[in-house]
Amino acid sequence: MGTAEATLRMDSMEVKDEWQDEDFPRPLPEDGDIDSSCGLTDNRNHPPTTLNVAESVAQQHKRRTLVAPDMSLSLDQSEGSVLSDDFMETPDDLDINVDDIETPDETDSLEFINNGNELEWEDDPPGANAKRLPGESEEERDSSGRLWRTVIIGDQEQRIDMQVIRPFLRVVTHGGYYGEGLNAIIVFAACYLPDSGCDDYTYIMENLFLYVVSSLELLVAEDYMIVYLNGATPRRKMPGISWLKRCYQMIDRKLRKNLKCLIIAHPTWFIRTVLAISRPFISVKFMDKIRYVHTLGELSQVIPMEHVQIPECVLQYDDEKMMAQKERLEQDQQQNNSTPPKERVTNGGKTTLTDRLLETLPNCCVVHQDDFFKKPDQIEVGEDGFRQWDVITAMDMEAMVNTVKGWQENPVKFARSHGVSLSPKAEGSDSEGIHILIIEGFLIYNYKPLVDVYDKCFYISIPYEECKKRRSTRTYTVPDPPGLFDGHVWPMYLKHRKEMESNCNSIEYVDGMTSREVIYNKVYESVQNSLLNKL
Ligand SMILES: Nc1ncnc2c1ncn2[C@@H]1O[C@H](COP(=O)(O)OP(=O)(O)OP(=O)(O)O)[C@@H](O)[C@H]1O
Ligand SMILES: NC(=O)c1ccc[n+]([C@@H]2O[C@H](CO)[C@@H](O)[C@H]2O)c1
Repeated sequence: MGTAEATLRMDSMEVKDEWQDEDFPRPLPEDGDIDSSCGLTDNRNHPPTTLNVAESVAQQHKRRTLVAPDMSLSLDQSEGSVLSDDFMETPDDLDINVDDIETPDETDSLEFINNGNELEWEDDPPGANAKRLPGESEEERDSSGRLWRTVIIGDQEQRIDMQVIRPFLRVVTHGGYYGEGLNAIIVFAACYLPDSGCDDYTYIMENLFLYVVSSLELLVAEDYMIVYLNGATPRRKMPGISWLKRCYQMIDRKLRKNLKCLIIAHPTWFIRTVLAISRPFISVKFMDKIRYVHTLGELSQVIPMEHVQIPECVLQYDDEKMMAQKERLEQDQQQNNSTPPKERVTNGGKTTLTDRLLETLPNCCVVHQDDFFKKPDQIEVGEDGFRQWDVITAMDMEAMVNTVKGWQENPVKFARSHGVSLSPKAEGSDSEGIHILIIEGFLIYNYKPLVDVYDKCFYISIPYEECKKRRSTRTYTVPDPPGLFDGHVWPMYLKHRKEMESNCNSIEYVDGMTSREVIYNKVYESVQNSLLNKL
């Protein structure tokens, strides 16, 4: 499988181990009197659902004060709704100009130069008239009755227009704790964000931005994770990438270090693509913290869900997703049971997998090795009396390589001439966008000029019995003469497999006996992993 431009990684690593490696968390002092809807209590039994920073300030006993360097808070006008593809079939609408994205700086790499931001300890007793801590706040009404919250972020005082962001406060909630200490789970529900078409969008986002950053400072005592709920969020509500980036940059260094994991629930192709493209300005360390979970069920295997408030629309989205998956599985099973024998094919399911990937991967073309079989009269007859179909010389491999080269030289042209519809981005320019070529065949790892082309190799295998069974129901353009399978096909398979193993060292083996769904998920995720890694 070749990729002209890269993307997407999805780590399926077990994250628990990583958390457990961290320093043992210390308990945070109890908070007192807190508004029932408050987001700041540290009461583990009743984690808050929304945030009210004003009343908890005096209750803090001993807290770390983290002084971050000065930072500019202005948000540019370029906020857009770029991260969701809920309304797209593929990430066709990807319209991020990588050239516009800033290159890494020291803040991106998580390493502030020693800028006075050392760790300090606040030893004041409760209620002491201490200066406000980062993120802590005061609220007041101005003469027109408008409610303002003043927070300190880094060492800058910021005012948040609470009135304007009131409807969106559920964007950030406290989702309880994981592990054994006060490792907070911060839930970011994108579905609660304002619609980018609304009046004052930039102003709202600017204030929301301050609110999110200050909330984080208050909610987090030790290590923490962010669960980003992406499901059920229309694209127009998604925050611009620069907004997210600024949020991340604004939180101080220690907080960024303490972020152990960013779980993105219900990620879409688009969101992964955006992350991939953002890679140049996102540190490797940060990328390593990202985990994707596709369902709430998966999420519940990673974190305790007891106090995680999932918005109704996200629950519904998850239900629908599960239903759709179930239907697909059932359809798959039905097909398996009812496909007339003549439609059945021999091998491990390459075509089945390829067809599915073609539907879901963006700007994806395919080259089938079988299309390069020579005419029957050009196929040599072996000493065994069989036409030697299962050898590399049975195909015009030069023509196949040229076809692949054609794609490499101009994937857009190739796609057009093969009737593949491209994303607008890919259409607009010959060099932009992601292009993927799937090369599918039974001897694609036995021809050196092709082997050099691949970025990613998969090998689906099934055992002899199953292969023979499937093959017996298959009718090729030239039907198998009796005995061909045992006399030629299988021995050649064994020979080529050995050869292939010494040719390629990075093949991912896929068990063709597992369900289509499992095979597809495995390959799809692996492709995304690699694409992300490449950026
Ligand atoms: N995971 C699977 N489990 C069971 N049956 C499968 C699976 N994947 C595919 N099949 C079935 O096996 C048969 C062969 O699948 P497919 O055509 O995808 O194989 P192939 O590798 O492309 O074969 P060939 O190389 O001979 O063209 C089909 O009937 C398909 O429905
Ligand atoms: N596609 C063809 O023309 C053809 C003809 C005869 C045999 N085959 C078989 O296809 C398999 C690969 O898909 C090989 O095992 C060939 O034997 C294909």
